[in-house]
Amino acid sequence: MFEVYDLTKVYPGGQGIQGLNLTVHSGEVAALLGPNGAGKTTALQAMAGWLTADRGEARWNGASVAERPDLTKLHMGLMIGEPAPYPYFTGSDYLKLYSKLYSGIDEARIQQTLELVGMSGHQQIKIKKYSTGMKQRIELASALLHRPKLLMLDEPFSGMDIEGRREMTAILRGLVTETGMSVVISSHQVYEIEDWITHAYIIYEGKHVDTASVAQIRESFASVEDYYLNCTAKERGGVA
Ligand SMILES: Nc1ncnc2c1ncn2[C@@H]1O[C@H](COP(=O)(O)OP(=O)(O)OP(=O)(O)O)[C@@H](O)[C@H]1O
Repeated sequence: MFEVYDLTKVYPGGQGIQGLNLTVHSGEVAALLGPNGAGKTTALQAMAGWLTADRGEARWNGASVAERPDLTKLHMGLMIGEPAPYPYFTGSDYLKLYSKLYSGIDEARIQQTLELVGMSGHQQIKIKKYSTGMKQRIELASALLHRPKLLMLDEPFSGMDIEGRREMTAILRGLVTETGMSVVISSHQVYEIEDWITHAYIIYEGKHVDTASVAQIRESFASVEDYYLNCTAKERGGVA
């Protein structure tokens, strides 16, 4: 189980994330939803231990992620930041480089993972020739290489076409169902992910302002997007 208590990281300019509380059990998909600049990436970076929190903490099965960076490496797959940042590597080289971080990742695992994300046929091409969507696929492969128990994804579909997004969503949904992997995903395009998330966390102007399970949301709203718009309208002080 992954738990986050009162996680707060405020940059010198005053922006960042404050008071994030989140719990993800095996097989759950938590979405951080918020407008541009709301603090979603900061929240993910702080959850993964990349940023030192000012207050609060993230815990993996009760152990502090800040105190135990090995927990992030062993149990989490991260897709945060620029995908596949080595232009002169081939996709295959990139995954081989990643595999060195772990013991027991062999060529068969690399090939399985390339197959999973639909990149087998492109693995010998240099990353500089990849489209944005292809870079995202290879980055997803690197995050999945060690078969993490928790996947953290920051806007993973932003450069993908509709077909690619559907395909990736189906792959991730399959992994969640078959392996019990949990996911924390950020997006400002709610409709892209609303059919496979289990919980929504609304982030607005650097604050965690609301949380609901999708089951709860469906009792009162036609869609997660409607729930999201209701929350953000309230924050703006408008009529929801
Ligand atoms: N290193 C930094 N130093 C100072 N301010 C920062 C830093 N990184 C981000 N910010 C600011 O913090 C706020 C939150 O940024 P963040 O990237 O976390 O938001 P986001 O919700 O992920 O946005 P987007 O949807 O556009 O990716 C923004 O106003 C951003 O300009």
